[in-house]
Amino acid sequence: MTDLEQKELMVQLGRSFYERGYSVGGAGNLSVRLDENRVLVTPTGSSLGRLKVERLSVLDMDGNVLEGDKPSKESVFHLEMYRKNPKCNAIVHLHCTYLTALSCLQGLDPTNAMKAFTPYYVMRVGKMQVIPYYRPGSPEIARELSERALSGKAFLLANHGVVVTGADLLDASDNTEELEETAKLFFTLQGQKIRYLTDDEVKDLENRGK
Ligand SMILES: O=C(CO)COP(=O)(O)O
Repeated sequence: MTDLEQKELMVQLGRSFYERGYSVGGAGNLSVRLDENRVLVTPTGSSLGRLKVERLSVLDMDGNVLEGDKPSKESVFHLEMYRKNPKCNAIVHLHCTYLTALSCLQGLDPTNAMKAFTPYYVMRVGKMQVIPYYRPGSPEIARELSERALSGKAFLLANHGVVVTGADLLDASDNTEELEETAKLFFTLQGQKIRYLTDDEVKDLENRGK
């Protein structure tokens, strides 16, 4: 894809997230690797519903701004994950309702915040590690994500939101939507007895991929 096509896709996905209530106000940020030296990121404070192609930020891998507005304050962790994992080509960070509600619960398993009860959760994401709470934009989030960047695709930031990676922007978006839907089901099922997938059922799905 050309830079312009990536920018147009980012604007379109941001608007779609916003219109469907996945993001509100100025929360959330998106990024995609343009090539080995450059990353496209949403500007800080921008509503995902009103992104503009010409204002999107282009950064080099050291965080220098090459084009556009001041980048997201979370661009530090985005860059860190791209540096660490060559297979990560896009990142979605949202404060979407159900995953953020989950991130506020006490006693989450830090190795996997949601035990699998649907196959697509396993096929698309597998597991969701929990990053302890740090102030949004803090370097500690980047450090914690960097340590785990090779060991998962989705990370729940305690009391904050979710970070989801993908092979490209569409893949990262689909992974995020699947996760948010799974969290919605999790809360819908509260008070009911959930049949979780067995270890064998999870292994079978992991071996097949999506
Ligand atoms: O979601 C956000 C912080 O976690 C929004 O920050 P930015 O507006 O700087 O991207």
